[in-house]
Amino acid sequence: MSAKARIAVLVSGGGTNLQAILDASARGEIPDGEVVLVISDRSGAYALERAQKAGIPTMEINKKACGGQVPFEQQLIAALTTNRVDLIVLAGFLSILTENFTTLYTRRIINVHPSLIPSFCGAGFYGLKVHQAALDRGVKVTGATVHFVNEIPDGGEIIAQKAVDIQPGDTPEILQRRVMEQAEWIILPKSVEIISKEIISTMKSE
Ligand SMILES: Nc1nc2c(c(=O)[nH]1)N[C@@H](CN(C=O)c1ccc(C(=O)N[C@@H](CCC(=O)O)C(=O)O)cc1)CN2
Ligand SMILES: NCC(=O)N[C@@H]1O[C@H](COP(=O)([O-])[O-])[C@@H](O)[C@H]1O
Repeated sequence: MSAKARIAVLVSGGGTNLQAILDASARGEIPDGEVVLVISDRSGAYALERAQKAGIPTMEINKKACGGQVPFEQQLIAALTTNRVDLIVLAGFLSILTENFTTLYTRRIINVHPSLIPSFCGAGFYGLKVHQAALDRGVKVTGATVHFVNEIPDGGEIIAQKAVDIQPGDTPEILQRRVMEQAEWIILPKSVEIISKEIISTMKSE
């Protein structure tokens, strides 16, 4: 059986992006990667239920309860190390990771953002806020971006993007759904497979 990249998915909310990864994997579209752990930074994340239904181990590392971002990351690193994780995927994950953490995993963390970076991104731009900003600016096209994660929120090297038309009468909720269905859920699984394959290739050459 060929080696696979061991993937941990970090979540905060409903897990629609996680579900897109799990569904793609079930269709055989991520042959070089395997989700081995799903971790939430807060309580009540339905994403963990999605993972449990798929038989994937989960952890809640409650950032507030454990004392903030630094102790959260200390526990996160321990879990990632214990589980021999090769690739970290941020999927609706809403905590900004520190430079101390991101430099431990250079080119080993990817994120999906619901806009065409560099538009409508960075601190304060998440969830419906992103789509509200696009509508407020009056842009005619938006979309989604998958990028490597560094210390700058949404500042890492871009891996993939996919554009989506904004239509008259769009609300943030309508636009969010279209961006998820027509962009995020397409480029995220593909990017997970591409980076997983790169990691496996690198491991074989070492
Ligand atoms: N170091 C990095 N950390 C994170 C990145 C990144 O690129 N570098 N991506 C984000 C995901 N994200 C957009 O794609 C994003 C998430 C959250 C925020 C934000 O402003 N968060 C609020 C807190 C919200 C909450 O905890 O409920 C904040 O920090 O004030 C911006 C962008 C994940 N981490
Ligand atoms: N900056 C990151 C960000 O805004 N992510 C966004 O959070 C929503 C819920 O994700 P989920 O259903 O996967 O939890 C999704 O629309 C995703 O694009």
